[in-house]
Amino acid sequence: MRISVIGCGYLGAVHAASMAKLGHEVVGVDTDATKVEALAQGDAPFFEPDLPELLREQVASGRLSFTTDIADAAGAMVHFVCVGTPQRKNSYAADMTYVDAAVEALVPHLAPGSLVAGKSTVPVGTAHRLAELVTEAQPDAALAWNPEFLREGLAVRDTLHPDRIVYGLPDEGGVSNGVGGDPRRAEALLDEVYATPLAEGVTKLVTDHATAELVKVAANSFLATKISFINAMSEVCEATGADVTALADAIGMDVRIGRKFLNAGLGFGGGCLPKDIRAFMSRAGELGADQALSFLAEVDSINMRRRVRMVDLAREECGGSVVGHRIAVLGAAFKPNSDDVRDSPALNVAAQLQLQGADVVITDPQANGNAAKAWPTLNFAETPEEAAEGAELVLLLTEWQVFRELDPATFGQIVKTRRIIDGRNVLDPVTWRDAGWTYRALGRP
Ligand SMILES: NC(=O)c1ccc[n+]([C@@H]2O[C@H](COP(=O)([O-])OP(=O)(O)OC[C@H]3O[C@@H](n4cnc5c(N)ncnc54)[C@H](O)[C@@H]3O)[C@@H](O)[C@H]2O)c1
Ligand SMILES: O=c1ccn([C@@H]2O[C@H](COP(=O)(O)OP(=O)(O)O[C@H]3O[C@H](CO)[C@@H](O)[C@H](O)[C@H]3O)[C@@H](O)[C@H]2O)c(=O)[nH]1
Repeated sequence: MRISVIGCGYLGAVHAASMAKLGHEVVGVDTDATKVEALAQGDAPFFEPDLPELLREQVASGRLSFTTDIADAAGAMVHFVCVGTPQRKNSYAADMTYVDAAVEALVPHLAPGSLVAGKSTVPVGTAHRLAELVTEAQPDAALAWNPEFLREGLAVRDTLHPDRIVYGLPDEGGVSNGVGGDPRRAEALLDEVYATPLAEGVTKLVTDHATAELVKVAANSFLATKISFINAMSEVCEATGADVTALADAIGMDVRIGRKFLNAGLGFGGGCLPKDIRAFMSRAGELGADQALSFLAEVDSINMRRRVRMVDLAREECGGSVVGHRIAVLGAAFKPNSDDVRDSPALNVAAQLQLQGADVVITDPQANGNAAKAWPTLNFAETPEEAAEGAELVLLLTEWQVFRELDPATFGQIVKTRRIIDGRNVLDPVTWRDAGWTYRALGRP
């Protein structure tokens, strides 16, 4: 099937390459000419494991191409909308200008019988609104919402082997008076797109537009809540001398709770969880249901407090002030196996310490470039050893494997003072203390 993918960032580039892998003929459309140029040559414009190989393979196969011209999407039967929905400036709400612009640019090119399938994370009600635009321009086209659940760092695997596929279809007979198109045709087109994962046994959940939009933000809200729950426990552990990692292991053994997403530490960041819970609160407010989500404000505050706590701990370890102290920061990306620094807790802490007068050197295996663009005045090093040279304090803020594997004895010879704060609770305190380090962590004695 001919498919278009509009917006080729962290989500869209992976989706386009994966759809080509499934055998479809895919054109990726993006307004960023530099990104399109790289993608068209089979080069990934950002770091994502397995993406470079997949891109090269699919571009070479001739099934995958990229363009800045939306008119090139005209021949496609399914158009996936994957543009950004960042937090608006001065507001919690999602900035919908990219989605609106993409759909407005697309609708004049819609073929009869084609489908617009939204994948971006949007405020509930967006699909209904966009369906009107689609039906007005092409009465025989349809619009569905098909939210995406991939994780950065595992994006290719998650796209080809998802936990579930959700279809948000127009109401039978259209949302109202035929708006939104024929749900049976929309479902048949999506079934054709996802024939391979469906045949492999991936569960398909068919629902309406609004439920599909809500499934996405509800899932992210739940994940954010789970992380903030364990970080709240971490605060209590710090007040009592208890160990939050042992607590997480113990409660996680209850299958009703589960151990996943109970890693206490510096909290969540990235281009999704923080802005999605805020946009959800904002939308609920518009709908008069703000009270229902008031707990998400607490989830957000607990999360942001972790960053403050890390800065406070660093100051404490430096004797009350960080002014002039050499601090090595390990990690800039919001999570390992990604170069994404959007709302990165690690970068945020590094920047705060620098603003307070510390001499910060930060290092990340993949995110130094993006971090330097976001925070140009920070000093960057290529390796942890280089960052740690002469350091009086080391902060481990993103749990890359290369940092987890540091040998405390050898690493200890580089620093000025053997003092480390483990912001992700991934190091073995005994091994590090045995090697002469002062080891501290969030939520551990
Ligand atoms: N990143 C993830 O892991 C992930 C996972 C699931 C869902 N999502 C959601 O997917 C959406 C995209 O997220 P992302 O992380 O890929 O963002 P991103 O910023 O990496 O990518 C967005 C892309 O859209 C392009 N774009 C903007 N306006 C355009 C237009 N009018 N026409 C064509 N291209 C346009 C931009 O140039 C950019 O390349 C968001 O709604 C996000 O919440 C992201
Ligand atoms: O136990 C945990 C798990 C995660 N995190 C942090 O939470 C953030 C988000 O992690 P993760 O969810 O793995 O990364 P994302 O790639 O942002 O993926 C989330 O956001 C995507 C975009 O909406 C969704 O598609 C995914 O399902 C959802 O997991 C990162 O800063 C992690 O360090 C923790 O602090 N503790």
